[in-house]
Amino acid sequence: WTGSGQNQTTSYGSASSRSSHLSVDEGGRKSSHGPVLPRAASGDVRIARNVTANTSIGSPEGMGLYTKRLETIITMTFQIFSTVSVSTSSSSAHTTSGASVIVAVVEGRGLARGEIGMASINLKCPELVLSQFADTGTYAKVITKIHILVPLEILMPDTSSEKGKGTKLFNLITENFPGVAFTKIQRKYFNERKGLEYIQQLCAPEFGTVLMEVQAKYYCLATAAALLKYLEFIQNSVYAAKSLKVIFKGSEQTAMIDSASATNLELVVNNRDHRSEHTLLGVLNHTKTPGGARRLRSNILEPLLDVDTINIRLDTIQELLQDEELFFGLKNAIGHFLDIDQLLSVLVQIPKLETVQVAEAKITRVIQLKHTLDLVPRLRMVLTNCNTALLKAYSASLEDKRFDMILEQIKTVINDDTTYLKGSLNMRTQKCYAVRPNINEFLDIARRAYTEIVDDIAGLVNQMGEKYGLPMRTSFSTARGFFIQLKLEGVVLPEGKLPSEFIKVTKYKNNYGFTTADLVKMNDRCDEALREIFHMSYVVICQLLRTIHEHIHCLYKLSDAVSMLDMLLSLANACTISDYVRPEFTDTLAIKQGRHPILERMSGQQPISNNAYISEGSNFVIITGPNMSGKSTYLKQVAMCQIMGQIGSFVPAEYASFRVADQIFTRIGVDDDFETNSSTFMLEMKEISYIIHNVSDRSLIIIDELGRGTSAEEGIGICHSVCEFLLSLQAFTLFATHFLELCQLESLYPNVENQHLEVQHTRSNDTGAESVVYTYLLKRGCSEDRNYGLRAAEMTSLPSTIIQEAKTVASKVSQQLLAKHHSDPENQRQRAVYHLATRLLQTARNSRLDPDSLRMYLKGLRKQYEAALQAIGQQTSMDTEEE
Ligand SMILES: Nc1ncnc2c1ncn2[C@@H]1O[C@H](COP(=O)(O)OP(=O)(O)OP(=O)(O)O)[C@@H](O)[C@H]1O
Repeated sequence: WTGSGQNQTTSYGSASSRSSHLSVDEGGRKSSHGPVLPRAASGDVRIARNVTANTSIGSPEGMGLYTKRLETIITMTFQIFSTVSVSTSSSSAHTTSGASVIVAVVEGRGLARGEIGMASINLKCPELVLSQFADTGTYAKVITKIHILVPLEILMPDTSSEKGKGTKLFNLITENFPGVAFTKIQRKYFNERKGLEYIQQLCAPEFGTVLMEVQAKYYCLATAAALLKYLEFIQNSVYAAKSLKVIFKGSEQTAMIDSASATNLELVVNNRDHRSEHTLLGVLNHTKTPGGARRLRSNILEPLLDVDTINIRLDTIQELLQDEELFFGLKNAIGHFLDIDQLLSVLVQIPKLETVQVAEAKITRVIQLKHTLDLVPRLRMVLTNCNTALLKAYSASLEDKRFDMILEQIKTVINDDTTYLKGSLNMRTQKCYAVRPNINEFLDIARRAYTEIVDDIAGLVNQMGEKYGLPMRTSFSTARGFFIQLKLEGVVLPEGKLPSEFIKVTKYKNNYGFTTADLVKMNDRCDEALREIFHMSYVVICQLLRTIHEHIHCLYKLSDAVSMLDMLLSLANACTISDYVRPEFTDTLAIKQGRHPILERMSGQQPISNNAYISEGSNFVIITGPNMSGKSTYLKQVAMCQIMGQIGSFVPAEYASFRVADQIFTRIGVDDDFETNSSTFMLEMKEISYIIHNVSDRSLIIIDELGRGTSAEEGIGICHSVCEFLLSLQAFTLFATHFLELCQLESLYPNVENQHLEVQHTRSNDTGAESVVYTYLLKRGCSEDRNYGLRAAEMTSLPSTIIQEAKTVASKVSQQLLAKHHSDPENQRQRAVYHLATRLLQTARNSRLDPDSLRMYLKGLRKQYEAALQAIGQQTSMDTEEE
């Protein structure tokens, strides 16, 4: 990107004639002139109508004259459409994927390395999101944030990769987002001073406080400058002054869930089938508006940290569940709203290029704006008697006088009965008759012309039907315009085929679609008349927008209210489908009879429920159990319940209490694959090292089957050392493993607890064959089912001699391993010291003992410690009671 704007193309003739042709500057920044409709254009319409009225359609003279008069306009229109296709082609590849966010990233240099600035904007929502934060060497935060945004394009300064050598951040981003367009922009555009100027100029007054937050945050300002400049270039439009919502999002307000964890937990995408709704989002999503769905998705990926905000949401859901009238009233009111963000996005943009498409889109947006504002009184009424804080706040925000004021102004220009409708023909008609009559005399004439052409088309089709004795209908599609439809049922075609004057024939099931040369010409006239109508309506609408522009920012409030209410209704809806409970927030994770939310929805029947308990004193739970006993399901269930709780949702349990987690990490084993075993192992190691580098004392960690990608000996070793590291933290950890040796940790560390998923073995009286019953019940202690891999093998057709031999070898290896580990004096000494240290720490933290009891307790500890050291022949150094 050079920034020179060389790809920009002109339409409506020369660039100099453009400004007088259609004036679109609602913000009034460039032009103060009112829009002037060129005389020639309006004259054309009148002549065209005269020609049509006096000349039979299809007659060579009539069409010749008509075509001549319109030739110039048609050529111009063709130019317009080809221009549009050129200017949008660069983004067409992406629009199919649904992504619409462009994000700019920059990293500080020198001493400021690791300081990240980010700015992003959704092309469908006029919200500029800025952030600046210090990241770790793994760049976990920036990668996670970009993942959540699902960007269409990433912008970075050209200095992040020079002479083929990229910075670490550059390489990580390009590796992590291989399918995303990546654009390098000259460093000079990352200019913090320009960024601040842009924000001062574009930020809507309602969000002005953001300036105080960001004015000393140079990196996010720099990215804002580059991003906005780039947008101007690719969109060929600028944002109107004081029109953008600008927010600053630090990384402190939300919990971090890295992208691998979000994938493992199937939060928003199902790993096996990307279209499947078997995800947490699928379970909770009953939203009615695109904004509500977006909000739910982003909340699931970034749950809240602030307990007060979570509780305010929970209060709202509770009220919705208790007040049926409110619940259904709101649901009905919300369901009619369109995508307000997208609506705003078009309203606040000033196109640099004025095309028929731009004109048509603006008319549609004004109709949508009217439709949206028409819905406000109903929403207001539903919220009148609500009781909880959030609903009251939204109710108050809807009292904003600007909603009624804008609607009144719109109604002076737009017909009362103009409304947003589904279907292209319906909308075409709405747009055509949107502007009230008697506002522009030429517009009224053009509309009469349009109506007559449409009537003529209907007459032509009738004539055709009578001529051939066939039941023909007039149909319409955006691609074909008006065409003829013929249902074949019970119809006998003359000579067994369609008459030759019918052209462009398509056949779908029992229906023929076709047109005729005359109809094609009439369609062209129809389109031409419409273009004139849109053109003139656009001029009127631009004038209207200029008068209401400064007030439309109340729509940001409305968008916020509608999307949040939609999300909360959706969460309340989920509670009506299944039995969910309101969670509490304490220092303990305690779930009574919790269920896996997706499993519950998938199976249609209640899965087996289980408890979970993790507290400061017992913050490391080891879970064992045979294959298929439900370990992974249980781990994911706990993590999902935690996430649900932190977005302010009720959870699938009888009781639930959570400690707010600032980060949620998962390492969940992939299925064994011998071909990729080495890479599986590397992936495991990468994931675990990521956790170790980023974990904090308030994290929730879920680890499933670590060390599977290597030999048992190495696997146990790795698990042991990882456990010992995590045990030194106060993070809550659930660790599922096949290595029963790890259960020994419970006797060494006071904060470890063993749990297992129970299975029952039954032997058939007839055949003597053993079968396993999975109860999916979580029980205290370590699994007694040793060698369950071998048990599983037993159920296959492997010869019994091989199984027997395998059992003998496995038991010897396991004994040797344990003996080796436990007989190592250094290991033993470390464990004794660690045991003492953790007990002391715990006592210091939790103790409410009186001094005498405390003294007794500490003496007991000292004795245990001395005994442990003596057992391995080490000298004790604790000689006096004081020590
Ligand atoms: N609580 C439950 N209630 C009902 N069905 C369950 C429950 N937990 C698990 N299941 C069923 O058992 C299957 C196996 O569960 P899961 O994959 O969690 O076992 P696992 O112990 O992790 O197995 P492996 O060790 O082989 O990975 C799941 O697909 C699910 O259908």
